[in-house]
Amino acid sequence: MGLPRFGRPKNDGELSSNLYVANCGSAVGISDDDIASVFCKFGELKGVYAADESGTRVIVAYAEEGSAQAALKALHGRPCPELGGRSLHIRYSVLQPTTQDQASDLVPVSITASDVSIPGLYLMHDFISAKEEEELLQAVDCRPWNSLAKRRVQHYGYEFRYDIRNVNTRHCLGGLPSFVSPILERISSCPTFKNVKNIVLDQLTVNEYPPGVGLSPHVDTHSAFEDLIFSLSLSGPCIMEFRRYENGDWLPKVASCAVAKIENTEDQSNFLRRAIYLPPRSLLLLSGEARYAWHHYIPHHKIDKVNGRIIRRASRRVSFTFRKVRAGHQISTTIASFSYVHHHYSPSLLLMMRITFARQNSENLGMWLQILLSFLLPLVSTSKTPTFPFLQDRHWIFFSSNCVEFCLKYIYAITTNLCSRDNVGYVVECIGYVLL
Ligand SMILES: O=C(O)CCC(=O)C(=O)O
Ligand SMILES: [Fe+2]
Repeated sequence: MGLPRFGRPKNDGELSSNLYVANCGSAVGISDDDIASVFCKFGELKGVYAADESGTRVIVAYAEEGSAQAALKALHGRPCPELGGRSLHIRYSVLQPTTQDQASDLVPVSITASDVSIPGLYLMHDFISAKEEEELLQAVDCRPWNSLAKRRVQHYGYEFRYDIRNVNTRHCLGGLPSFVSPILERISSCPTFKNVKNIVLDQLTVNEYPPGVGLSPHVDTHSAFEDLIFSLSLSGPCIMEFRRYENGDWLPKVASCAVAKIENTEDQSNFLRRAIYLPPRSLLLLSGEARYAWHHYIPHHKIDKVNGRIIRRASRRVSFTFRKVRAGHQISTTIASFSYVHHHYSPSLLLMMRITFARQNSENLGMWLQILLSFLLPLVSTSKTPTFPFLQDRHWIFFSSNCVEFCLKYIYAITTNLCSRDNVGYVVECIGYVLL
């Protein structure tokens, strides 16, 4: 792909006409043109380039050093309203001689799951017929879509909230629609997928991607959904890429891999990278390591290269992602010792929690209060038995597990923000589960 190679200046204080700008780019829905329109205010631009394959870091090249200096002074470390309020991290960058192996920019695109070789990843081609595909598309097209910045979505079962990357388990939208029943039955009787027999998938997100639109790197929230995540591709093809960061190795080390190990020229972070081609009517399953330890994303490309063949994303792609929501009482089974502590709550304080819980506009405040209470209450409470007659044991477990859930969500959010790395947040969240 021949990206220009940039690196840190050798000497501290060395100026340059090029800036390395982190926290914006195509993977987060910000185009090079959007970035250019912000940076061109400081002087003549030579170009905006991807700094690496992350899609979240760019090089902004100016004709003059003075322009780069002015832009760095004005924009570094501040939220940029024209770029979705994202805080930009900027420093000088210099062009490196292109002696490195350019092939390391390329990741081979696998056609089959066995080629991609990520434990827990499965792909079934032609999982549905063309007729079924047409019927599913018709069914969603006559239902209302919610528009996000670049794509449209529909949620069934439980709404997925993108702001907290979670579902509200207290707000069930109803069962999954009958038009997906044949798909669910086929999934549960498919011999390729292990452990599917007893699983009742209860959350469906339908994504509609216009041609060229992708999805940013993410791991589906561990605490929100159970192990198995199915994604059915309809209408158009795409490439899904996967990354596993070396510092996210709380799971066993990945088996041998014939994959590109990207060494980012800018921050020297290492990650494994793979890609798989998802044709229409195929069903992808992410489970185990593929679901928990690898980030998945869809690059924002209009054209993909698969085994030397050019594949145009000419039509929209619609995906049906089926998941099983991890309910409060189920979480409590893994954190039984913690819920035991919460049986010490006095009812009046529990009521306070419930009130703050219900106040939608100050949900943050409510969550913080719950976290605080979950640590303080066992220390001050004298009563071991809940005295509200209408509260059964299972309610207590439900509430207590929600406290843990929110507590961990905040630990996750804080560490993610502090370290500006998603996977650090996930690791801390998971350590939390294990310890509790
Ligand atoms: O569109 C897809 O196939 C994947 C969607 C996805 O990863 C998600 O909704 O979390
Ligand atoms: Fe996902």
